Amino acid sequence: MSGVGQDNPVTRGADRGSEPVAGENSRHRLTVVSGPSGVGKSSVVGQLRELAPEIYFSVSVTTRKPRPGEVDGGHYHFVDRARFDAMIAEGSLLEHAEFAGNCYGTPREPVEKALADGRPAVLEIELQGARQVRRAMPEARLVMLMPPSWEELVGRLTGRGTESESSVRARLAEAERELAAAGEFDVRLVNADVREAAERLLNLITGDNILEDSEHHE
Ligand SMILES: Nc1nc2c(ncn2[C@@H]2O[C@H](COP(=O)(O)OP(=O)(O)O)[C@@H](O)[C@H]2O)c(=O)[nH]1
Ligand SMILES: Nc1ncnc2c1ncn2[C@@H]1O[C@H](COP(=O)(O)OP(=O)(O)O)[C@@H](O)[C@H]1O
Repeated sequence: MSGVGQDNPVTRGADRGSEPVAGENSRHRLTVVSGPSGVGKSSVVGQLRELAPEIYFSVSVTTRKPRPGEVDGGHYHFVDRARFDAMIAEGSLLEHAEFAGNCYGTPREPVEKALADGRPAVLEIELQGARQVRRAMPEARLVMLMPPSWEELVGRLTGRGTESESSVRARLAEAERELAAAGEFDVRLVNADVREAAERLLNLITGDNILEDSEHHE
């Protein structure tokens, strides 16, 4: 356990109950992970993927150009704007949004199939998409990953070394908006340590956790 995370590891927002998620009639089988760019969403979700291969992880479509090392069909399906717009027109995206000059969307069919098969599903998406999921699927649980501090967030985003100066600026402007909306989320989870945050997320998803009980407030 990291000391930083213990001060405020998980703060619950509007509580939606604590019944198990993996069960047949679970209300929480769909989990949305949001949070400002650079907070560590990809790192934590990547760790969760290793911990829990039974979970379905949505692969989004995006018009953003691949970063070095990103593989098409891996973290994203990389598409052009025409294809993206066609997917919206066909109704094949569960939600979609524009972020820092690029378009992102969640293919609907694989998520619905996973949920129909009784598998927990995880979407890693930004705020506008999270709001759309809340409207379309109110039973989804919304988790916001939070940085230990603003300075740490800036340090992680710039330290990643993937963004131009203008891209960092655009992402930090979005980050202020995202953090201001933290209260809309069911759970706020501070990412002080990747492994610990992934384990906490897994506990939330599988439901067999002490956190849910100990931090359950009506
Ligand atoms: N609404 C929505 N947002 C997405 C989707 N896929 C990724 N995002 C979000 O888009 C934002 C930008 O992602 P990305 O370009 O990979 O940059 P990064 O967050 O800086 O690594 C992040 O907040 C992602 O969570 C999606 O399918 N829908
Ligand atoms: N808990 C953490 N402590 C320190 N560095 C972290 C932590 N989580 C992520 N990072 C680093 O911060 C940077 C941004 O993480 P990333 O997962 O790409 O964020 P996001 O997907 O939210 O944009 C990466 O360089 C990553 O290695």
